[in-house]
Amino acid sequence: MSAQSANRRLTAPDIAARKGDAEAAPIVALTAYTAPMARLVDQVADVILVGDSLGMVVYGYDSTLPVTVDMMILHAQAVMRASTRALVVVDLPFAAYEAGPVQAFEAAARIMKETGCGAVKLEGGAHMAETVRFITQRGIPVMGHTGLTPQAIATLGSFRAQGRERAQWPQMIADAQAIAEAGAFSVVVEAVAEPLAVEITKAVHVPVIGIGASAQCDGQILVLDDMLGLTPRTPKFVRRYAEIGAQAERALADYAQEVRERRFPSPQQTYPERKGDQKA
Ligand SMILES: Nc1nc(=O)c2c([nH]1)NC[C@@H]1CN(c3ccc(C(=O)N[C@@H](CCC(=O)O)C(=O)O)cc3)CN21
Ligand SMILES: CC(C)C(=O)C(=O)O
Ligand SMILES: [Mg+2]
Repeated sequence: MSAQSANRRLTAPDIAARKGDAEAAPIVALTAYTAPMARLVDQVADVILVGDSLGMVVYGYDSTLPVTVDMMILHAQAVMRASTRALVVVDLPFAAYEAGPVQAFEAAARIMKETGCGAVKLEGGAHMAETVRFITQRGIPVMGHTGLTPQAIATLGSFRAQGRERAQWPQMIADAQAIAEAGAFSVVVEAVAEPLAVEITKAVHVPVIGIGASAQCDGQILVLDDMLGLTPRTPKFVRRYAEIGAQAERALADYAQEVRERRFPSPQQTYPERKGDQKA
């Protein structure tokens, strides 16, 4: 069992307390966007992230930029209805918070009030520290996200690993530290050189959750659809724990063939006529 008391959902402070506890196992985090997936993830994870990656994974956009607060709220409501144990964290989508602390508070507060989620996540380093401080001081737990920040795709040019050169490390360590010192209860570090991830994990006083980072981080997160083998192409850092997409393909081919050969439905899947003088 995890360090979770009966009948209580994990909270942001519960997750923060996992830093520096040598006994504590690494934090298990996964994304979920829908009720059926949240029901599954809630049985194993400490943290469920309703990630803005849903724009790419569920809606087929080629970046996360078109995702709106309204979309995040609908998916977060479904995830909250289908989970009872894990802390649910909801991504603030692109352009919902970058204009300043007040804009960020308004978006984050609306998400918390309309979904009941336990925290929000936002992307960015030192330049977002003031925003993190403003909204945490007003009662909204914030998870940071540094390293590769997909909402910066238009300025980055492509999704690729960050901090492969040691000269970049001091700034990247300072970015994660600034977010933690501003009050974030945890920081996601995405797609960075492994030894940099180790340095960030040592330097930051709250749990560092890695994705394409290091096994030495305080926890790991993956996009659920990637690790289940539901997405056609996955980043280098994904381990596919199942090939559900391939299984679904076989099931669909079987169904199509059986329909065409009139082998589906069979008597088990049809209603016989009621015989005799039974009441209707
Ligand atoms: N399904 C899914 N899974 C994710 O993990 C994910 C998303 N979508 N959407 C938003 C971002 C994009 N992500 C990515 C995508 C690719 C790499 C990657 O490994 N890129 C290659 C090089 C690619 C290039 O140079 O064009 C690399 O070696 O870094 C990393 C993170 C992670 N995030
Ligand atoms: C991959 C995780 C960290 C994320 O931000 C997302 O799914 O949107
Ligand atoms: Mg995201």
